Amino acid sequence: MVGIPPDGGGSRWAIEAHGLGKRYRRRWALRDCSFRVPAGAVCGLVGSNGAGKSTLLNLAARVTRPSGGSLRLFGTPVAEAGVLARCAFLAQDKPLFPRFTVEDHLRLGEELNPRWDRAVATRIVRSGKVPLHARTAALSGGQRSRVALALAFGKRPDLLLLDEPMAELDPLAAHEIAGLLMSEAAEQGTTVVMSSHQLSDVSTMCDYLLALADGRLRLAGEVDALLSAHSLVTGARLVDGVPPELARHTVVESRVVGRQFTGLIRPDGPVEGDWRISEPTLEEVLLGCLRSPGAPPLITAGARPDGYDEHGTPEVAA
Ligand SMILES: Nc1ncnc2c1ncn2[C@@H]1O[C@H](COP(=O)(O)OP(=O)(O)OP(=O)(O)O)[C@@H](O)[C@H]1O
Repeated sequence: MVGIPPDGGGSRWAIEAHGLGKRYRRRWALRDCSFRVPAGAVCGLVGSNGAGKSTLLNLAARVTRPSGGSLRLFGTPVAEAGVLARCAFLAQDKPLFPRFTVEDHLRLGEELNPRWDRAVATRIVRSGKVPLHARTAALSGGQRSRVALALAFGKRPDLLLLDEPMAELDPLAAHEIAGLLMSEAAEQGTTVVMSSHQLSDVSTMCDYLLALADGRLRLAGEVDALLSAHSLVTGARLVDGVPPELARHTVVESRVVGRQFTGLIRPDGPVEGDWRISEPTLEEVLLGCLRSPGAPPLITAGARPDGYDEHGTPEVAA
């Protein structure tokens, strides 16, 4: 459940971005992103290759600086000293020292982090039966991920930023690491932002979502609110195109196969006509929205910063 961590966190919002952007030379990797993520959320970050997911995580972890807009973590600008002590970042390549043993890594974690929790880190390593005296170069991919996660959780971060933590893991290890991640995050009240290409992982683990396409935010908000904002509409239709009775709603995506019309819509009031209406799965919403660059973005009421509308655009004062 989305909530506030035990220490109050200084702000309800673990992350708040206003018009955030990052440009590499002439190309925007991330552009005009305005959203917030509540403290305590487990947030999935999705989008196709090159959509800007790592860029967003790198900005939050201060690996790189924004070219525009602002970013606050727990109410404090990300550029301010001290804010990073509350975050742990696990980059895609899960950097570990190959010649160091697991024990060496745990000792290093202890020496470098004033809030180090040896019990948590050791528990995570031991529960995977990872040998403490093994060099990390000799570990399997799943074991290395576990050690990297142990180091991240041992920091006792309020915000854990994970770039594809489950990539390269076999299904069994991925399932195990997912369970570990969720139980540790729930126990410690950690806010997690996790990029992933596995929509099924995101559906089972996350209660909050950010979806990017081409550096733009397409969806942001609580999974429940995003699901209930969409409907799947199916019914008989002989000609192509959107039926006139659906035109008053936002049609995200539609297709006609044979005589069957299927549309993913954001209803604006009751849907008229002889249609079967059902709630889509999260995968259907994500795929529909990411496949349809022409459909407007949706930032739920809970995810939009004050002064922004449902499309993430600044509201113009009347
Ligand atoms: N250091 C960099 N210099 C120049 N361009 C970069 C740099 N880092 C990222 N980019 C570009 O920014 C865009 C977004 O990249 P990013 O790595 O954030 O995407 P991503 O969603 O994480 O992709 P993937 O799923 O493939 O990891 C891409 O077009 C990428 O080529």
